[in-house]
Amino acid sequence: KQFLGHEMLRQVVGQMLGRPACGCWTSAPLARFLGTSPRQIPADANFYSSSFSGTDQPRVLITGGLGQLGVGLANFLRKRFGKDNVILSDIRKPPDHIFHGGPFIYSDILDYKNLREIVVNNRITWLFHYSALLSAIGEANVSLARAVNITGLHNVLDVAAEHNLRLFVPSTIGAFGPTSPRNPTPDICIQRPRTIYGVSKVHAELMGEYYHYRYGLDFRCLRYPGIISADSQPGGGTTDYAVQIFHDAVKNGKFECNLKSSTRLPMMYIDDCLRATLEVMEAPAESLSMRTYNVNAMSFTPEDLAQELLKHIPEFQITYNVDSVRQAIADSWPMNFDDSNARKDWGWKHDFDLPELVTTMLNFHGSDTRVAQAN
Ligand SMILES: NC(=O)c1ccc[n+]([C@@H]2O[C@H](COP(=O)([O-])OP(=O)(O)OC[C@H]3O[C@@H](n4cnc5c(N)ncnc54)[C@H](O)[C@@H]3O)[C@@H](O)[C@H]2O)c1
Ligand SMILES: C[C@@H](O)[C@H](N)C(=O)O
Repeated sequence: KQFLGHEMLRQVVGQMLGRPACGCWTSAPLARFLGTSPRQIPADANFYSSSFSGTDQPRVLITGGLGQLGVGLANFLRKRFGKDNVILSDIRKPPDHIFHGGPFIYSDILDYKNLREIVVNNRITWLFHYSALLSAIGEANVSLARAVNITGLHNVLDVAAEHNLRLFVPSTIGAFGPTSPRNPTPDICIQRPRTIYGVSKVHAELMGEYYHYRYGLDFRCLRYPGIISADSQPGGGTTDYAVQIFHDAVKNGKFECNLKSSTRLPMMYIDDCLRATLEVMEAPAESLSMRTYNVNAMSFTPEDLAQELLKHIPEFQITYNVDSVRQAIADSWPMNFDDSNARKDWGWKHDFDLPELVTTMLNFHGSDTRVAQAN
């Protein structure tokens, strides 16, 4: 309802001022015209305070920040830009340690006005748009995935264009489909994904690039592989098994995998993912020959991962109970990613291959388990 109101307002104002109804405003007068909420500071005050703050640090907002990747990104960026310059947001209630770890704010990306208010009131200059429904959960709830992943993206694009933000939107290996080359998958090739998640990510890539060329939006996008993290849970994706396996291996010495043993997918350790994200955001604009890049690290099957785990946990056992929905998705995705453009343009280089990944994950879970046992 609120979004429809916002849409109508954009169309009316667009007609009044002879601008496109898409809502991609870049002019100060229009921003001022729209900044009528009593809770908003005026656009001019925003201009003065950010221009004369004496600091070049970005002011960062992360949407969907309580998922698998957002808290890690906030911690990473806070080390670089200062705790108070990085605001986490989500529609969920944060646990105590996250709430007290730095600024947190409620933000539903489907509420355009609220999003704009946050950007204006906090003088945001960089936005990392992490809200999404991932591949498997998206198939279970297509209409919500369509709203969050597509309508939400439209709101974020408009706010970013209106307020001249640098915008990062993650895409995924899931933006490719069964007709894409799979081994390896280059940046530019056929993209015909068969999930709502993949379709929404291709849409995000194309809309971001369109806003860049049409309105000058500083849009930057990486296609992440499946991301593996130790201290956060995955949110309903096809690559989730590669996170869960570590928890179960350390806790129970066994794991039931929902993909076939031979399913090869590109994967990346979270530290590499977060570093790639910051590096592409900091890359000089002139070094970017594209606005959407593949980034790669390693590629393995459940069997490869189990073999590596066996080197550390000799009693480890893996069994297979295939989930047909996830398996069909995985079978349509890249097996290997070609990220030569990222390596050439802005110097991307991963640190973690499979052996380092397994050692690092087991070290984390091992110490975690020991702490739990001691308590
Ligand atoms: N984790 C991966 O392996 C991976 C790989 C490729 C790309 N990505 C992308 O990275 C981003 C972050 O991934 P993640 O794994 O942290 O996802 P996640 O599913 O763990 O978290 C997504 C967050 O979005 C929030 N959200 C849902 N609806 C919202 C709304 N209306 N308004 C605001 N927030 C809302 C959820 O509460 C959740 O905390 C996503 O865009 C995802 O597509 C992730
Ligand atoms: C690959 C990625 O986009 C996510 N982990 C998923 O499986 O849906």
